[in-house]
Amino acid sequence: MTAPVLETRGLTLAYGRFLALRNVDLQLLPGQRYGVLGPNGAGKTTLLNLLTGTLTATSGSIHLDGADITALSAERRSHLGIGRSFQKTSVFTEFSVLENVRLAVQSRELRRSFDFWTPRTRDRHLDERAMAYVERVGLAAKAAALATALSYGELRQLEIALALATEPRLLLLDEPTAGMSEEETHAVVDMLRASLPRALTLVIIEHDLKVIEGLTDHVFVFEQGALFEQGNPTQIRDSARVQEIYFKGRHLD
Ligand SMILES: Nc1ncnc2c1ncn2[C@@H]1O[C@H](COP(=O)(O)OP(=O)(O)OP(=O)(O)O)[C@@H](O)[C@H]1O
Repeated sequence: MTAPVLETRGLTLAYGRFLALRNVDLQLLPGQRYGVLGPNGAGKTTLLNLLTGTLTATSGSIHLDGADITALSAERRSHLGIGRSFQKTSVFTEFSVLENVRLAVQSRELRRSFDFWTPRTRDRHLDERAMAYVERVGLAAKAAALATALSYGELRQLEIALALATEPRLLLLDEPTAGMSEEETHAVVDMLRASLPRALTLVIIEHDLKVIEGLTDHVFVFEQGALFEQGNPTQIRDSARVQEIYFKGRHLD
């Protein structure tokens, strides 16, 4: 049996007496794509923040390759390969698309070795690596454009490039298609399918089941902080429990 890359045991986050996440046991296998579905307030973002270390669990534990990382800082977890989609705030608006991605590549390089001396040849190497990520997310034509000149959808593409440039083993995406039209959503799903390395383990929070169906192998459904149901996207779409109890009869679209 394949060992999970990440596992949570009894993961719980309390705000006073309110449990935003309650007793969650998850196993994420290497190279698998996971969707996290649930209505507003179900605990999806809380889960993501606990995995990245933005929040600290009240009880329970998180294990990466079997090692307990529950007490590690967000920075340490990032060094260990847990990446998340960067929010717009981490895009340097006065820099070009390529320069932004180059900084992300560079930060990864600096973490690998503490050799701060960067000879010119290494500089070119960084540019090539950065350009490869820019191309991978379909932004090659905009490489020289300032980040401020990007459309909403292009900015999300840039955020994915920044996340990939840090070479995570586990990538957590929080609603990468939020606020997009159906056409833009479709384009982002295609882009993600084409750009995510096969070995990467993905966790994607999404309200849109079509996005989940297009990208994931397995879905975790949350309700009121608890893991309510899990299965492949078809099982989740067809689940009477999910349809009738969880979505209160509202049809999943
Ligand atoms: N700082 C806080 N103090 C108290 N309650 C909080 C705090 N942050 C979040 N919550 C509550 O925890 C619950 C889970 O929130 P969370 O953001 O994880 O939900 P979500 O599933 O991501 O929802 P959405 O789809 O709206 O983003 C919600 O009821 C929320 O109001």
